[in-house]
Amino acid sequence: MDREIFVTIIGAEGRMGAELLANVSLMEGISVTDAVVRPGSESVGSVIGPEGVRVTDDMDTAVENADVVIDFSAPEACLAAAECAARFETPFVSGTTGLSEAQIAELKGRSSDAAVLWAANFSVGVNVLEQLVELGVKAAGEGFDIEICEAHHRRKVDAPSGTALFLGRAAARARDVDLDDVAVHGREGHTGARSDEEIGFQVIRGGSIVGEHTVYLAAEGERIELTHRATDRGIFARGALRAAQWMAGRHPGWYSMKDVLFGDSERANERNS
Ligand SMILES: NC(=O)C1=CN([C@@H]2O[C@H](COP(=O)(O)OP(=O)(O)OC[C@H]3O[C@@H](n4cnc5c(N)ncnc54)[C@H](OP(=O)(O)O)[C@@H]3O)[C@@H](O)[C@H]2O)C=CC1
Ligand SMILES: O=C(O)C1=N[C@H](C(=O)O)C[C@H](O)C1
Repeated sequence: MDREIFVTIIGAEGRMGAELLANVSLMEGISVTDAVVRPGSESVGSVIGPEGVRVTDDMDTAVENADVVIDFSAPEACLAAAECAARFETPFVSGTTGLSEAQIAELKGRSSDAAVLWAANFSVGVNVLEQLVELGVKAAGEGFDIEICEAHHRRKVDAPSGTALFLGRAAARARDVDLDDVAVHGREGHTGARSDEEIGFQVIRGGSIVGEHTVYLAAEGERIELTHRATDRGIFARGALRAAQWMAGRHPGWYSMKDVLFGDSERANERNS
């Protein structure tokens, strides 16, 4: 889409909301129309961000005003916004993590009425890392144990991170197994030796860590560590804004950040037409 597009932000007063508002003001061809906050919030009626965007809790009007909705909030708010986007047939981009399998299924269901793109991580680096993990696990073959370690700031509410699960699914896919059948979350006490099949997840929370993920492929006498370190939350915001530009005017369907970064728009459209 060549004309200027307007996005509505859900979760506008959060950490990612602030990053989106700061980054959008540096980009051309994209502006924020409405900033949606929790119903009844004291800030309704005020303006926020460098461009002075209207703060509202009127989700319907905010979605109706937008070419694309961007959501970084919480699972229930994400699903409420997706329902609204589907009703208005407005493309929906979400980075909210911590959704259960049933909630992901509900979100996918909305993609029959609107274009929906959900990504656990909008950075270029993590989406490259995910491909390296799949490649690495396949290439290493038997004899390498897979462990995933992630670290985030002290205010993060879900664990393991959506990104750790995204990387875990890539590793499981490379072994042709279902992650749910092999995931082991944390270890304590007399656990016994690890099995060959398991994919372990370890979680650190502290301070202001933006987001770090390491996938260990550990064998007898050697190990590979595949690491991504985010040092600036702006990478997620810029990725989401890029995704929103790609999603404007898109057919209903389920899209991923891979479609935006590495895909072919026509193929993604055909898959969903
Ligand atoms: N995919 C990616 O690349 C990334 C994903 N994330 C994910 O994005 C989400 C948000 O992260 P972050 O910004 O750090 O979290 P914050 O807690 O800082 O922000 C979330 C915001 O959503 C608001 N919110 C909650 N419920 C509603 C509602 N019903 N309607 C409107 N707004 C609501 C919260 O308001 P209140 O304070 O009133 O509860 C808060 O302002 C998390 O799930 C996180 O894991 C984060 C970074 C990158
Ligand atoms: O909550 C965060 O901060 C982040 N959440 C995402 C996740 O759960 O993977 C992405 C990023 O790591 C930051």
